Amino acid sequence: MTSEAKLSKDDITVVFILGGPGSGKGTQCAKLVEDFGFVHLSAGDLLREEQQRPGSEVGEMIQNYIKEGKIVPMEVTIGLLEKAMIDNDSNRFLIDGFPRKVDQAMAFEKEIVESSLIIYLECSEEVMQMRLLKRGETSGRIDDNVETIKKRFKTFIESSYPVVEYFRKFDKVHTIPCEDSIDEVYAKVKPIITELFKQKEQK
Ligand SMILES: Nc1ncnc2c1ncn2[C@@H]1O[C@H](COP(=O)(O)OP(=O)(O)O)[C@@H](O)[C@H]1O
Ligand SMILES: O=c1ccn([C@@H]2O[C@H](COP(=O)(O)OP(=O)(O)O)[C@@H](O)[C@H]2O)c(=O)[nH]1
Ligand SMILES: [Mg+2]
Repeated sequence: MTSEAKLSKDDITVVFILGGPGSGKGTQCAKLVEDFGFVHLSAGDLLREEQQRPGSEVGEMIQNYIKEGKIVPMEVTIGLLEKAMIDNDSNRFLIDGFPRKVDQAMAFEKEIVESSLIIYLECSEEVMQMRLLKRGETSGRIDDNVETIKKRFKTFIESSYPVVEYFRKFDKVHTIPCEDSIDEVYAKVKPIITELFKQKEQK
């Protein structure tokens, strides 16, 4: 027997935006926020905020995981996401860069709410690396360097891409090639979300 998720996906729309590091998740989310009024929760941003919060008991641990391109234990990330969802009091959430492992996907959907769909931004490592190194010139991020980028790619292939395959079984994944310009990519992303809300309105 499976226990029910706490919230219903009829009441709360959660869209997961997945893709390798540098595929453009944050960039596409910013555009979706403008058009659809989502609250955008980047798991990476939430972890970086927690890492910098004075007095955080997990700050140093988060920093070590990020520097090594490894996945922070899910209790921490799910806790931060859940708090952000409660604090923001919306019924539309874009969750960017999470889940990063299949067990995280299962835990989130069981404990919080089932996702409505997944957008997977598909990108070659070559393009992602180029974007990340460029971003690294100004981001100040401890993980936008060649050495950590290699580790992030490995983690993505071994642990995070299987999340996309997991959701494919439920027919929930929309795969979008994302090597074109930001606007060209968005022209493919936007209709998917328009259709999602159209279907929800008809319910
Ligand atoms: N379609 C695109 N074409 C060129 N550059 C892009 C595109 N999408 C994003 N970028 C740039 O690539 C970098 C990584 O994008 P970002 O949205 O931060 O990716 P992610 O959140 O997946 O790591 C940023 O500097 C961003 O401005
Ligand atoms: O659910 C998450 C999201 C991020 N991270 C960590 O935070 C880093 C940066 O994630 P972010 O999504 O910000 O990077 P991006 O994919 O956008 O480059 C990752 O490499 C992981 O170390 C994590 O452990 N769990
Ligand atoms: Mg990002």
